[in-house]
Amino acid sequence: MLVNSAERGWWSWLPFKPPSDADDSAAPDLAAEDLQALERIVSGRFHTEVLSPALAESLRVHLGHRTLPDRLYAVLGLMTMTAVAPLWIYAAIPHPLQDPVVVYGLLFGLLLGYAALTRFLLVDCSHRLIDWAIGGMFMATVVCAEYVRYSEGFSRGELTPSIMLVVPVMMLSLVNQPPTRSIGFVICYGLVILLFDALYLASDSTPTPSIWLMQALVLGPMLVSNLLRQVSIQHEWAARLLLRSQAFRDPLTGLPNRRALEDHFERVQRQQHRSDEGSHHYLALIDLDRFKQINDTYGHVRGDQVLGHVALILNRSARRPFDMVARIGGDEFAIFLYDCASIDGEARVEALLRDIRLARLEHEQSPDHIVTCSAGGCSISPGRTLTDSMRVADTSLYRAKSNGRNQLFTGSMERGQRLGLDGGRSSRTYYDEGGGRASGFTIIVNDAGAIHRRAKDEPR
Ligand SMILES: Nc1nc2c(ncn2[C@@H]2O[C@H](COP(=O)(O)OP(=O)(O)OP(=O)(O)O)[C@@H](O)[C@H]2O)c(=O)[nH]1
Repeated sequence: MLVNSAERGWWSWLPFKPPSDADDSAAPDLAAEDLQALERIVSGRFHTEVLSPALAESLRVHLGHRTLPDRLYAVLGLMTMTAVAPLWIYAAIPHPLQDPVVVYGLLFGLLLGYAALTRFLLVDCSHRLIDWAIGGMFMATVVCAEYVRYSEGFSRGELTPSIMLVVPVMMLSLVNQPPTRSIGFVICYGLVILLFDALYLASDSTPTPSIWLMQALVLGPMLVSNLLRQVSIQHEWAARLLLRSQAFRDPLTGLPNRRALEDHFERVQRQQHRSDEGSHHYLALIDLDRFKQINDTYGHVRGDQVLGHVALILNRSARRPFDMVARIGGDEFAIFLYDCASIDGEARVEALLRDIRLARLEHEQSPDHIVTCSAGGCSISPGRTLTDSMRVADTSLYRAKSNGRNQLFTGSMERGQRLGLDGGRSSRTYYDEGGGRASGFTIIVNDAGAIHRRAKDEPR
């Protein structure tokens, strides 16, 4: 999830925020449903998508990113509006009112409200709140305008409601608009007001259908443009996020790729460093056995399907938030298990190899005529780099292959062999290492999933 660190800090009292340092190049951790939601937004099929909390936060950060200069324009707009208020109030209300205190009180209150709202926008808050606040201001303006128009009994005030209604909508439109569009918007608005002023103000001022049409013409496009803006911003954000997430995903299996794994590992390390945690993780490299022969025998399409199937099985193992399964090469996958002791990691990888065997994917050239995998694993102690861990896991994988495939080989297994324990070719036997010494037991997992722990000196 993207994090906007500019949200809180000493600058929060300032009328603007420094640009967020959210890392745009980071791989977004998006679930499959998030990706589907983004695709729907990009394809324009479903704009009222309910976003997951992670995506909603990302959209909020995105809006915050692009709206810093626009927010400044909003403040300028508000200040200008306040500065020239006497002009437009007198232009709109040609005759002094019987009770000007009411009018000025209302206008002053509204301007204060807009100022507070703008301040709110500048120091950030949830979008839902902003929307409600703007909606509330809008309704308050309508009520005030109508109150002034009818209860004070003055005529020739047709433009007052338009102007007063336009102000909050204009504020709404200016906020988040690119500067050029904001300027164009204000100019167009001015021209429309002048045009209708010339056409209708001199005529009989009782509200006519034309007056209402004028208001609709002034307000309608603004509301529509505001709505379209929301949609287009969301579109752009979804497209960018999707594109970025694709750079971190393997297109064939949909799994994260090597770059995503590196990025994930880095973030986990950083997080651990910050929280001073010293957890061990577990890394395993899993490679399909004799995969080239699958391609040669059944064709590449079948090869792709096998990869997809294996990816699905492996992906089920990434159950916890910081676990990750990635496709890092042609027929090679990596499994990163967060905060996982090697004994548990080995059991989980063994279970995966078993699940792949139990899927019974056809492979003529393999000894059992089914697809199998070999795995090399290693425990990642705090401070160890991913490159180092990969190297160790890769050496173990090589040993698993040279031992006859269809097995997990861990770093600790070598030690087991050196100690004269069973380091044989069985894919279901390996050793755990505790505190630098072989703790001396063998775990046997058979294809039915039964786990048996055998003590070192127990008869085999
Ligand atoms: N169908 C398909 N094949 C791929 C893809 N990427 C790589 N390959 C093939 O996967 C094969 C990988 O073979 P290797 O890992 O070298 O060897 P292997 O046949 O798996 O044998 P061992 O690993 O020694 O058991 C190569 O023939 C690649 O052409 C892919 O995306 N789809």
